[in-house]
Amino acid sequence: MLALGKLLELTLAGREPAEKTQLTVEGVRMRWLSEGALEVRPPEARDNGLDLLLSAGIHGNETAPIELLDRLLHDIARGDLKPRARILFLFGNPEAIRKGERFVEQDVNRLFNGRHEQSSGCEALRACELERLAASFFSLPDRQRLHYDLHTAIRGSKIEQFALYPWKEDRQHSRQELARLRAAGMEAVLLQNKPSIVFSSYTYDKLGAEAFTLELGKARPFGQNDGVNVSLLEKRLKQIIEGTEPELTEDALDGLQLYSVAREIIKHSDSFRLNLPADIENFSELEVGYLLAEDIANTRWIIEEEGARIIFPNPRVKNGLRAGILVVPTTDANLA
Ligand SMILES: O=C(O)CCC(=O)N[C@@H](CCC(=O)O)C(=O)O
Ligand SMILES: [Zn+2]
Repeated sequence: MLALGKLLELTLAGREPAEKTQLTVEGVRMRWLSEGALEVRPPEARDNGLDLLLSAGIHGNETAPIELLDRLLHDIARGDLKPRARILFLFGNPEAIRKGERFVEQDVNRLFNGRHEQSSGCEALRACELERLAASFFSLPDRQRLHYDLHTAIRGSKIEQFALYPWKEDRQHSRQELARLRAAGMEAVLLQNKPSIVFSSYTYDKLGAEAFTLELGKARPFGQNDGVNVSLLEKRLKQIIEGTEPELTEDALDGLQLYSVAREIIKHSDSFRLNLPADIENFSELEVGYLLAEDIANTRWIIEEEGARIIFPNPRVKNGLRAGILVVPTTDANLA
């Protein structure tokens, strides 16, 4: 296997490769760009016009997606997977991956869309670099742009695998992309309804990519991911990479649950209290009238929405950040 196929090993060791560019026997060019960043380019005659950004390890302890990208890269470097798409592989937060922690100083996934400019430290620098790498990758005209930012969650979930679909004014969510997600094993999609500061929102909003955060199960250390079943996603990604995706049929959206955001719970102060059991699962339903959270100045978050469910509850986030999302099922999504 070509040495550049071992991007994860290089990243874990904090090493630069001796050779920055390598060619597989099929003429696929692999180019190391920076720590945890590798571009794969098919021979021109085989290029099908898709630019695919695959990122994982934006949170350093979310290892199942990192292992998935590592397998895809090995297959490409061995010549077992023959790309027709141009691909950018990114391991988001190398320092946090080495430490096995969600982040070192601050959550890198709260520093996009310019937020890093108001901050400092290793994660702010990395968010800036990730924006630059993504912008440069998606700078070629007349190509399809697709970004999957792969994650696992802190807690278990009543819906194991789901996607978050960013929002931009006057841009409709794509039925075709939802069908693709369904085929990749996603059981639900949360349609966002306002701008955000996460990586997929940046590539969706600023770079015109179809972009998603994918949640694939519960976060565990390297080598302990048997409980995270990514087989459908892995199969689909291989088809996307090789340009062999089967046509999506009329019923392709059947069974996909759509949710919209009712409210984001923002932690304003150290007095913030979240009234949920520590082991509550994502997508747990909350009854109307339930006192979900309290904060300074008698702020009270009381459930008003029928069928509301909570995802990503986390009272330990920094003040000013999202401490959970209240979502509701939706049937009237405006899809293109
Ligand atoms: O389990 C949790 O609480 C967080 C899991 C996670 O890292 N989710 C992403 C979602 C990004 C998005 O909103 O698209 C995150 O919180 O950064
Ligand atoms: Zn994550």
